[in-house]
Amino acid sequence: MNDFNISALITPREKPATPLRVAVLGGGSFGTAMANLAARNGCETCMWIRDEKAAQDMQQSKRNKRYLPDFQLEETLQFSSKLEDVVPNRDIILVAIPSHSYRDVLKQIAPMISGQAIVSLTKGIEAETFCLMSDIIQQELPEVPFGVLSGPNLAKEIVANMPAGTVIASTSEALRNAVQTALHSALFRVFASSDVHGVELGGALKNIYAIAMGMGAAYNVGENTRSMLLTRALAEMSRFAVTLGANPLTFLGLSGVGDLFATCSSPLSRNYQIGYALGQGKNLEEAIAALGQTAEGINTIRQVSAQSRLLNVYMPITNALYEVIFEGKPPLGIALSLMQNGHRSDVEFVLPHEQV
Ligand SMILES: NC(=O)C1=CN([C@@H]2O[C@H](COP(=O)(O)OP(=O)(O)OC[C@H]3O[C@@H](n4cnc5c(N)ncnc54)[C@H](O)[C@@H]3O)[C@@H](O)[C@H]2O)C=CC1
Ligand SMILES: O=C(CO)COP(=O)(O)O
Repeated sequence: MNDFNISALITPREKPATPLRVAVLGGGSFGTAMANLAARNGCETCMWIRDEKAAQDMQQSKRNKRYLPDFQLEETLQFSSKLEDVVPNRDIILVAIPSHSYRDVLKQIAPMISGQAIVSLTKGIEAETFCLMSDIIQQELPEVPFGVLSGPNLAKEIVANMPAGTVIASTSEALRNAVQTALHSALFRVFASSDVHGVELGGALKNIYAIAMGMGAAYNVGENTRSMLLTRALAEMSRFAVTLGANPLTFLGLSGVGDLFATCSSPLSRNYQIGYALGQGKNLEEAIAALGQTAEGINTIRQVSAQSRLLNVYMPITNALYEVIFEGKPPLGIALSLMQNGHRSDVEFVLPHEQV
């Protein structure tokens, strides 16, 4: 079978006369994937990696040997372990730090911020505060233009030049345009939205259901079951997000159903891998240790389960997962009780539950 290799047909872009200056904070797989795209588009791009040895090695080899060992990165991409070399005098700062350390890193860069725009790449929720990354940006860096980037963007597929699309969400048109200029190409289409929380919640919440789908794969569930789970997941996540002020239509886009589908279908997803390991009988600690990378969904299940009870939002799948993972309830018994739930509306924005 032929590979779908359209990258071979693309002529490299000319370097723009006044290239955008882009910083990427975080040396994991997604930060690297986005930094590589920006560098390829002619942006002056530098990544911040906190570990000095790793930064030096990446600067010399132009490879991320820990997270993306099979891929040669752009020759022009720069690396540094010093925030003061990376953050000042930039147009855009892309932040790809896991949610548990996000606020800490923003506090470190706050004294270096003048006119830079901040864009979150992180798909998580802060433990204890229930802040999304855009909330943390506004709290730690008030007055700074900000946005979030989210979509079906498995990092390994992007660095392998497989076509993908994403969404930049911001209320600032100038910021949306700048991010499109930095990242958009024939291999990576960057669509726009103004629903920041909706786009961000799509990216964070789908990790919950990727864990459920990974477990389902370990149990060999059928396609009908997978489709039902995926669609009810979409109903549940949009219900929750709308309660927090998001537009339900956002969930029809790439950052909603698009990312849900990609992450719930792909063994490349770390959250799916965690679910698969749990379904095979590993405990949570073993599953996390075997992964060795960020899987935001575990913390997200905890946060969203608690928040759904506080806000009285019906989240049966999330709460079922919480019971299986954190309370040791039997997965099959919990799945049966989910199936025994009463009659509900298919799309509650069309037919409200009260009328069923
Ligand atoms: N990998 C993917 O396919 C995608 C990931 N994301 C999101 O991007 C975010 C980052 O994920 P990845 O890059 O995949 O993670 P990763 O697990 O590949 O790497 C995390 C990186 O963050 C660094 N880090 C952790 N704590 C830090 C701290 N306190 N200070 C400085 N650096 C720190 C680690 O050293 C590592 O380089 C996550 O929220 C994830 O949901 C979003 C889209 C796709
Ligand atoms: O968000 C992702 C793809 O869009 C990556 O998902 P994981 O964090 O589960 O790998």
